[in-house]
Amino acid sequence: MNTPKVSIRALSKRFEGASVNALQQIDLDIAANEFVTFVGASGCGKSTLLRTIGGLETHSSGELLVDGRPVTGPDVDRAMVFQHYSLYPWMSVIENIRFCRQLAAHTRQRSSADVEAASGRADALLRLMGLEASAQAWPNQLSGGMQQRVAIARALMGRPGMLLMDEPFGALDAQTREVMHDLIRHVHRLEKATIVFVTHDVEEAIYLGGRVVLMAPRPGRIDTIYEVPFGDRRDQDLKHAPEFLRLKREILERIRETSGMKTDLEQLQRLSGLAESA
Ligand SMILES: Nc1ncnc2c1ncn2[C@@H]1O[C@H](COP(=O)(O)OP(=O)(O)OP(=O)(O)O)[C@@H](O)[C@H]1O
Repeated sequence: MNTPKVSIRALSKRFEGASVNALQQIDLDIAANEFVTFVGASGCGKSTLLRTIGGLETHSSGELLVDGRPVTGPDVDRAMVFQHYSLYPWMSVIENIRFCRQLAAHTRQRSSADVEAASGRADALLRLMGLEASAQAWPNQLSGGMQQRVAIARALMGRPGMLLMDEPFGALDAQTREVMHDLIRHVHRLEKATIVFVTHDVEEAIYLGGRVVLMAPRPGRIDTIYEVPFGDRRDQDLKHAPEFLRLKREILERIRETSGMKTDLEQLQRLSGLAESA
Protein backbone atom coordinates (compact mmCIF):
# COMPACT_ATOMS: atom_id res chain seq x y z
CA MET A 1 0.00 0.00 0.00
CA ASN A 2 1.22 3.54 -0.76
CA THR A 3 2.31 5.68 2.17
CA PRO A 4 -0.76 7.60 3.32
CA LYS A 5 -0.58 11.36 3.05
CA VAL A 6 -1.53 11.57 6.73
CA SER A 7 -1.10 8.81 9.27
CA ILE A 8 -2.48 9.31 12.79
CA ARG A 9 -1.95 6.72 15.50
CA ALA A 10 -3.29 6.78 19.07
CA LEU A 11 -3.13 10.56 19.02
CA SER A 12 -4.40 12.34 22.12
CA LYS A 13 -4.44 15.98 23.11
CA ARG A 14 -5.31 17.61 26.41
CA PHE A 15 -5.27 21.38 26.73
CA GLU A 16 -3.57 22.72 29.82
CA GLY A 17 -5.97 22.83 32.76
CA ALA A 18 -8.69 20.83 30.93
CA SER A 19 -10.30 17.89 32.72
CA VAL A 20 -11.02 15.91 29.57
CA ASN A 21 -9.04 15.17 26.42
CA ALA A 22 -9.88 17.36 23.42
CA LEU A 23 -8.69 14.41 21.31
CA GLN A 24 -8.64 10.84 22.53
CA GLN A 25 -6.83 7.96 20.82
CA ILE A 26 -7.37 9.12 17.25
CA ASP A 27 -6.44 6.54 14.59
CA LEU A 28 -6.85 7.60 10.98
CA ASP A 29 -5.08 7.37 7.62
CA ILE A 30 -5.83 9.87 4.87
CA ALA A 31 -4.72 8.90 1.36
CA ALA A 32 -3.02 11.30 -1.03
CA ASN A 33 -5.61 13.17 -3.11
CA GLU A 34 -8.44 12.14 -0.80
CA PHE A 35 -11.22 14.60 0.07
CA VAL A 36 -12.23 13.83 3.64
CA THR A 37 -14.76 15.79 5.66
CA PHE A 38 -15.20 16.00 9.44
CA VAL A 39 -18.51 16.58 11.20
CA GLY A 40 -19.68 16.26 14.79
CA ALA A 41 -21.27 18.08 17.69
CA SER A 42 -19.77 21.33 18.87
CA GLY A 43 -16.61 20.78 20.92
CA CYS A 44 -15.83 17.29 19.59
CA GLY A 45 -12.34 18.35 18.52
CA LYS A 46 -12.72 18.83 14.76
CA SER A 47 -10.82 22.11 14.66
CA THR A 48 -8.23 20.87 17.13
CA LEU A 49 -7.52 17.84 14.96
CA LEU A 50 -7.31 19.98 11.82
CA ARG A 51 -5.00 22.47 13.50
CA THR A 52 -2.85 19.62 14.81
CA ILE A 53 -2.45 18.22 11.28
CA GLY A 54 -1.61 21.76 10.18
CA GLY A 55 1.11 21.97 12.84
CA LEU A 56 -0.63 24.85 14.67
CA GLU A 57 -1.27 22.69 17.76
CA THR A 58 0.95 20.09 19.38
CA HIS A 59 -0.42 16.74 20.51
CA SER A 60 0.09 15.25 23.98
CA SER A 61 0.74 11.64 22.90
CA GLY A 62 0.59 9.34 19.91
CA GLU A 63 1.94 9.80 16.41
CA LEU A 64 1.14 12.14 13.54
CA LEU A 65 2.96 11.67 10.22
CA VAL A 66 2.51 13.60 6.98
CA ASP A 67 4.24 11.99 3.99
CA GLY A 68 5.83 9.60 6.48
CA ARG A 69 7.46 12.38 8.53
CA PRO A 70 6.46 13.65 11.99
CA VAL A 71 4.70 17.01 12.00
CA THR A 72 6.76 19.51 13.98
CA GLY A 73 5.07 22.77 12.96
CA PRO A 74 3.31 24.55 10.09
CA ASP A 75 4.56 23.96 6.56
CA VAL A 76 3.81 25.59 3.20
CA ASP A 77 2.80 22.14 1.94
CA ARG A 78 -0.19 22.25 4.33
CA ALA A 79 -2.18 25.39 3.55
CA MET A 80 -5.05 26.41 5.80
CA VAL A 81 -8.28 28.20 4.94
CA PHE A 82 -10.47 29.48 7.77
CA GLN A 83 -14.07 30.70 8.01
CA HIS A 84 -12.94 34.31 8.17
CA TYR A 85 -11.19 35.28 5.05
CA SER A 86 -8.10 36.79 6.67
CA LEU A 87 -7.12 38.73 3.56
CA TYR A 88 -4.77 41.68 3.87
CA PRO A 89 -7.09 44.69 3.47
CA TRP A 90 -4.30 46.96 2.21
CA MET A 91 -3.45 44.63 -0.70
CA SER A 92 -5.40 44.15 -3.92
CA VAL A 93 -6.78 40.72 -4.83
CA ILE A 94 -3.80 39.84 -7.01
CA GLU A 95 -1.33 41.10 -4.38
CA ASN A 96 -3.04 38.96 -1.75
CA ILE A 97 -2.71 35.90 -3.97
CA ARG A 98 0.96 36.55 -4.76
CA PHE A 99 1.89 37.39 -1.19
CA CYS A 100 2.51 33.81 -0.09
CA ARG A 101 4.98 33.34 -2.94
CA GLN A 102 6.86 36.49 -1.99
CA LEU A 103 7.10 35.22 1.57
CA ALA A 104 8.43 31.87 0.34
CA ALA A 105 10.97 33.68 -1.80
CA HIS A 106 12.13 35.64 1.20
CA THR A 107 12.39 32.70 3.57
CA ARG A 108 14.03 30.37 1.09
CA GLN A 109 16.37 32.97 -0.37
CA ARG A 110 14.74 32.67 -3.77
CA SER A 111 15.51 35.22 -6.43
CA SER A 112 12.96 37.81 -7.49
CA ALA A 113 12.98 36.02 -10.90
CA ASP A 114 11.34 33.05 -9.20
CA VAL A 115 8.67 35.38 -7.86
CA GLU A 116 8.15 36.82 -11.35
CA ALA A 117 7.76 33.29 -12.71
CA ALA A 118 4.97 32.76 -10.21
CA SER A 119 2.88 35.45 -11.92
CA GLY A 120 1.68 32.83 -14.38
CA ARG A 121 0.47 30.73 -11.49
CA ALA A 122 -1.32 33.70 -9.91
CA ASP A 123 -3.07 34.47 -13.21
CA ALA A 124 -4.07 30.83 -13.63
CA LEU A 125 -5.54 30.83 -10.11
CA LEU A 126 -7.42 34.05 -10.81
CA ARG A 127 -9.03 32.31 -13.80
CA LEU A 128 -9.65 29.07 -11.91
CA MET A 129 -11.48 30.95 -9.15
CA GLY A 130 -13.36 33.26 -11.55
CA LEU A 131 -11.61 36.35 -10.21
CA GLU A 132 -10.09 37.85 -13.39
CA ALA A 133 -12.37 40.89 -13.31
CA SER A 134 -11.52 41.57 -9.66
CA ALA A 135 -7.72 41.30 -9.82
CA GLN A 136 -7.18 44.96 -8.85
CA ALA A 137 -10.10 45.22 -6.39
CA TRP A 138 -9.61 45.67 -2.64
CA PRO A 139 -10.95 42.93 -0.36
CA ASN A 140 -13.61 45.21 1.17
CA GLN A 141 -15.09 45.74 -2.31
CA LEU A 142 -15.86 42.01 -2.63
CA SER A 143 -18.72 39.84 -1.39
CA GLY A 144 -17.99 37.16 1.22
CA GLY A 145 -17.98 34.43 -1.43
CA MET A 146 -15.51 36.34 -3.59
CA GLN A 147 -13.26 37.01 -0.60
CA GLN A 148 -13.23 33.32 0.20
CA ARG A 149 -12.27 32.55 -3.42
CA VAL A 150 -9.28 34.86 -2.98
CA ALA A 151 -8.35 33.12 0.27
CA ILE A 152 -8.48 29.73 -1.48
CA ALA A 153 -6.45 31.01 -4.43
CA ARG A 154 -3.87 32.37 -2.02
CA ALA A 155 -3.72 29.05 -0.19
CA LEU A 156 -3.18 27.25 -3.53
CA MET A 157 -0.45 29.61 -4.70
CA GLY A 158 2.38 27.60 -3.15
CA ARG A 159 1.06 24.36 -4.73
CA PRO A 160 0.41 22.75 -1.33
CA GLY A 161 -0.01 18.99 -1.15
CA MET A 162 -2.79 19.54 1.39
CA LEU A 163 -5.58 22.03 1.94
CA LEU A 164 -6.86 22.13 5.51
CA MET A 165 -10.20 23.92 5.58
CA ASP A 166 -11.97 24.91 8.79
CA GLU A 167 -15.62 25.75 8.03
CA PRO A 168 -14.52 27.80 5.04
CA PHE A 169 -18.09 28.38 3.81
CA GLY A 170 -19.69 28.75 7.25
CA ALA A 171 -20.33 32.48 6.85
CA LEU A 172 -21.74 32.34 3.31
CA ASP A 173 -25.39 32.35 2.24
CA ALA A 174 -26.93 29.12 0.90
CA GLN A 175 -26.67 29.99 -2.82
CA THR A 176 -23.06 31.09 -2.58
CA ARG A 177 -22.22 27.93 -0.66
CA GLU A 178 -23.62 25.79 -3.49
CA VAL A 179 -21.42 27.58 -6.00
CA MET A 180 -18.42 27.16 -3.69
CA HIS A 181 -19.13 23.43 -3.31
CA ASP A 182 -18.81 22.85 -7.04
CA LEU A 183 -15.81 25.15 -7.22
CA ILE A 184 -13.88 23.36 -4.49
CA ARG A 185 -14.64 19.98 -6.07
CA HIS A 186 -13.27 21.35 -9.35
CA VAL A 187 -10.17 22.64 -7.53
CA HIS A 188 -9.71 19.21 -5.96
CA ARG A 189 -9.83 17.46 -9.34
CA LEU A 190 -7.51 19.96 -10.99
CA GLU A 191 -4.94 20.56 -8.28
CA LYS A 192 -4.85 17.00 -6.95
CA ALA A 193 -4.38 18.23 -3.39
CA THR A 194 -5.50 16.21 -0.39
CA ILE A 195 -8.34 18.12 1.24
CA VAL A 196 -9.36 17.87 4.88
CA PHE A 197 -12.53 19.85 5.48
CA VAL A 198 -14.28 20.60 8.77
CA THR A 199 -17.95 21.59 8.74
CA HIS A 200 -21.11 21.73 10.82
CA ASP A 201 -23.18 21.09 7.72
CA VAL A 202 -23.83 17.38 7.12
CA GLU A 203 -25.15 17.97 3.59
CA GLU A 204 -21.94 19.80 2.71
CA ALA A 205 -19.86 17.02 4.29
CA ILE A 206 -21.55 14.32 2.19
CA TYR A 207 -21.60 16.31 -1.04
CA LEU A 208 -17.88 17.07 -0.85
CA GLY A 209 -16.33 14.11 0.93
CA GLY A 210 -15.20 10.72 -0.28
CA ARG A 211 -15.43 9.83 3.41
CA VAL A 212 -17.22 11.58 6.23
CA VAL A 213 -15.56 11.25 9.63
CA LEU A 214 -18.02 11.74 12.47
CA MET A 215 -16.45 12.82 15.75
CA ALA A 216 -18.01 12.72 19.21
CA PRO A 217 -17.29 15.01 22.19
CA ARG A 218 -16.00 14.67 25.78
CA PRO A 219 -13.50 13.24 25.05
CA GLY A 220 -13.10 14.20 21.40
CA ARG A 221 -12.89 10.99 19.39
CA ILE A 222 -13.76 9.39 16.09
CA ASP A 223 -17.17 7.75 16.36
CA THR A 224 -17.97 6.51 12.83
CA ILE A 225 -16.41 6.79 9.38
CA TYR A 226 -18.93 6.81 6.51
CA GLU A 227 -17.83 5.92 2.97
CA VAL A 228 -19.78 8.18 0.61
CA PRO A 229 -21.03 5.94 -2.22
CA PHE A 230 -21.57 8.56 -4.94
CA GLY A 231 -18.20 8.45 -6.72
CA ASP A 232 -16.96 11.53 -8.55
CA ARG A 233 -20.04 12.44 -10.51
CA ARG A 234 -21.99 14.76 -8.24
CA ASP A 235 -24.24 17.63 -9.03
CA GLN A 236 -26.64 19.71 -6.96
CA ASP A 237 -29.56 17.35 -7.78
CA LEU A 238 -27.76 14.62 -5.83
CA LYS A 239 -28.63 16.51 -2.63
CA HIS A 240 -32.28 15.58 -3.21
CA ALA A 241 -31.70 11.92 -4.12
CA PRO A 242 -33.21 9.36 -1.69
CA GLU A 243 -29.82 7.66 -0.97
CA PHE A 244 -28.26 11.05 -0.21
CA LEU A 245 -31.10 12.02 2.13
CA ARG A 246 -30.95 8.62 3.84
CA LEU A 247 -27.23 9.02 4.58
CA LYS A 248 -27.80 12.59 5.75
CA ARG A 249 -30.53 11.45 8.16
CA GLU A 250 -28.34 8.63 9.47
CA ILE A 251 -25.41 10.97 10.18
CA LEU A 252 -27.62 13.67 11.74
CA GLU A 253 -29.24 11.09 13.98
CA ARG A 254 -25.83 9.82 15.10
CA ILE A 255 -24.62 13.36 15.81
CA ARG A 256 -27.68 13.89 18.01
CA GLU A 257 -26.98 10.64 19.86
CA THR A 258 -23.29 11.39 20.43
CA SER A 259 -23.91 14.98 21.52
CA GLY A 260 -26.40 14.03 24.23
CA MET A 261 -28.92 16.36 22.59
CA LYS A 262 -31.29 13.49 21.95
CA THR A 263 -31.41 12.63 25.65
CA ASP A 264 -31.99 16.30 26.48
CA LEU A 265 -34.87 16.47 24.03
CA GLU A 266 -36.39 13.26 25.38
CA GLN A 267 -36.13 14.63 28.91
CA LEU A 268 -37.75 17.86 27.79
CA GLN A 269 -40.60 15.93 26.17
CA ARG A 270 -41.05 13.85 29.34
CA LEU A 271 -41.04 16.98 31.49
CA SER A 272 -43.56 18.77 29.28
CA GLY A 273 -45.73 15.61 29.40
CA LEU A 274 -45.57 15.73 33.20
CA ALA A 275 -46.46 19.41 33.21
CA GLU A 276 -49.49 18.77 31.02
CA SER A 277 -50.75 15.90 33.18
CA ALA A 278 -50.27 17.91 36.42
N1 LIG B 1 -6.93 26.78 23.01
C1 LIG B 1 -7.70 26.02 23.76
N2 LIG B 1 -7.52 25.95 25.10
C2 LIG B 1 -8.29 25.16 25.89
N3 LIG B 1 -9.28 24.38 25.41
C3 LIG B 1 -9.51 24.41 24.08
C4 LIG B 1 -8.74 25.22 23.20
N4 LIG B 1 -9.20 25.02 21.93
C5 LIG B 1 -10.21 24.13 22.02
N5 LIG B 1 -10.39 23.76 23.31
C6 LIG B 1 -11.37 22.80 23.81
O1 LIG B 1 -11.16 21.57 23.12
C7 LIG B 1 -12.40 20.95 22.78
C8 LIG B 1 -12.47 20.77 21.28
O2 LIG B 1 -12.59 22.04 20.68
P1 LIG B 1 -12.65 22.24 19.11
O3 LIG B 1 -12.73 23.71 18.84
O4 LIG B 1 -11.56 21.50 18.46
O5 LIG B 1 -14.03 21.54 18.76
P2 LIG B 1 -14.90 21.64 17.43
O6 LIG B 1 -15.46 20.28 17.19
O7 LIG B 1 -14.11 22.25 16.34
O8 LIG B 1 -16.04 22.62 17.90
P3 LIG B 1 -16.96 23.62 17.07
O9 LIG B 1 -17.75 22.75 16.14
O10 LIG B 1 -17.83 24.26 18.10
O11 LIG B 1 -16.07 24.58 16.36
C9 LIG B 1 -13.49 21.85 23.34
O12 LIG B 1 -13.87 21.36 24.61
C10 LIG B 1 -12.81 23.19 23.47
O13 LIG B 1 -13.37 23.94 24.52
